[in-house]
Amino acid sequence: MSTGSGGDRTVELESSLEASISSSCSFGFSRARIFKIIVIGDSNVGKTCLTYRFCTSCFPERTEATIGVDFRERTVDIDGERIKIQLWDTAGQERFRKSMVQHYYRNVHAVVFVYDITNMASFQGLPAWIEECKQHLISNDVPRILVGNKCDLKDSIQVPTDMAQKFADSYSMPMFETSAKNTNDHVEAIFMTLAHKLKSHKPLILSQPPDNTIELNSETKSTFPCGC
Ligand SMILES: Nc1nc2c(ncn2[C@@H]2O[C@H](COP(=O)(O)OP(=O)(O)OP(=O)(O)O)[C@@H](O)[C@H]2O)c(=O)[nH]1
Ligand SMILES: [Mg+2]
Repeated sequence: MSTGSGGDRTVELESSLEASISSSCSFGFSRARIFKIIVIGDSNVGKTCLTYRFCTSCFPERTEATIGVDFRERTVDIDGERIKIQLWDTAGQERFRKSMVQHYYRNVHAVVFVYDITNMASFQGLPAWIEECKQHLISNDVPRILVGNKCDLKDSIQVPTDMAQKFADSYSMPMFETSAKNTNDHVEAIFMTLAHKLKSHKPLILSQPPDNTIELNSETKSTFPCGC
């Protein structure tokens, strides 16, 4: 679901989600915790592919630059509890971020900063993304992780692991290198680790009945043919 020109649609969707949540609470449906995780970084680093990989287990054959914010979600079971992981895949290109409003940064539970290990500029751009989060008043308590993507391109590495690790340490963030393209590069484990961390730290924030899911994944699937 691209929300550049259709930014209002996300606002509407989120409002209707919140409305359905509050009405469902009063009818006593069972609840699922929702974790909103925002994914940020330069254009072309693979934010869309990473979120797509986690939510569909596939690598998209082709992607287009994200406009505004795309939204994907997956429900997982952690220690017997249903947890809905919402990934907010943001545009890296400045001209496509104009439609991103303060609203997108509301109630963020975690931030994933992504760079491309084959592109030094995307690594050097990270402080600006960290600063942007600060400007949108994302609290320092919100867990953050650093993800270096495109590990499969071993011959083109520009960002050494120890350099990235030092940077992550200086911001007290865990750092992972991975590949959205390779099935065995632990994309799943990265997001699940974050979800486990959130589950053990966050109180119940949002809830909705099990059969009241807004199925955006199916829309995502039709947008990008799966390369698996
Ligand atoms: N080799 C390789 N290519 C990747 C990987 N992840 C993404 N790509 C490619 O990198 C390009 C950009 O991927 P996207 O996921 O669209 O990048 P993005 O960060 O969402 O870009 P914006 O939406 O413009 O911010 C595409 O051609 C992908 O196929 C990866 O892990 N390995
Ligand atoms: Mg994208």
